Amino acid sequence: MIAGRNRTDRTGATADVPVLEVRGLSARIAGQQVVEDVTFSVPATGVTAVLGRNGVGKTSTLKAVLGLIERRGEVRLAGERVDGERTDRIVRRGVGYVPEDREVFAGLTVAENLRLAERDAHPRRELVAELFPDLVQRAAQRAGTLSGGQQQMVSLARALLNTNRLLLVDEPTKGLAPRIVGEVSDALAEAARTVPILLVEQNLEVIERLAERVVVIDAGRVVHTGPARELLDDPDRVQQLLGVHAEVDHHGTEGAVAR
Ligand SMILES: Nc1ncnc2c1ncn2[C@@H]1O[C@H](COP(=O)(O)OP(=O)(O)OP(=O)(O)O)[C@@H](O)[C@H]1O
Repeated sequence: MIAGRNRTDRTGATADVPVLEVRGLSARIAGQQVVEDVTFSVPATGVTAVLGRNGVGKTSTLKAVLGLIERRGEVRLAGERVDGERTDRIVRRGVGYVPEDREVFAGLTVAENLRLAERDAHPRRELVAELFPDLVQRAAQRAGTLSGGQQQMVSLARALLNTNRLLLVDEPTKGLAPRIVGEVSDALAEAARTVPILLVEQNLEVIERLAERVVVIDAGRVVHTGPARELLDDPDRVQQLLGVHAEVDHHGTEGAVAR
């Protein structure tokens, strides 16, 4: 189960099976339809971004894929149906999840947080140490005393310790200072070289840097899918779909955050 096994190139389409296929996915929370007939697929390489205004159902879509909320519809992982399976089983099939609220164990040290996340017989400690040298320095520090950015690194590191087929990463840069957004983006860019990522993100500068493809959600439904470049190059479409006026330049020096 090697991630990116059927990779062709970093940018390009591959004729191989998508790592994730979602078809007609619907989910309700507290009687409210939060995901409605959602269909999209995630290729076996690179970053696919899920975009949309606040509260449109992006997080719920990830949770429905993982079976964390009750759902209907088809979910295929590397071609195999998993929608009938429980979350723990889906995770063991190789789906890493980095939730929006980071969920580190505040009372445990960084090292203990990482150790608890190890699922594989041979966890990728060297990769994690290479990607997050700051965490090595802070191994003995309690995770609850870390900054938001450092906690995000712990959360990402926990997912990267295991060899996954796919990572689901939910708003990793939310609430972080611009410099830290850059560091988290760097880590994600490195991670994406080893595993395909489905990334919920509101910061268009981060999308510009990381994502090859986008899936835009509005009111629980998919309203647009396509290459990230194509959308970002069309400010009117960005305004229409995301409600922001975005001029993301090609050097990534400007950005806009969908709200
Ligand atoms: N636990 C819950 N109880 C009730 N309603 C919920 C719950 N979680 C989400 N919702 C509702 O479901 C809808 C979709 O929420 P979701 O978090 O999936 O959206 P989102 O696009 O990820 O938003 P955000 O960008 O704010 O994180 C919203 O209307 C939200 O209020």
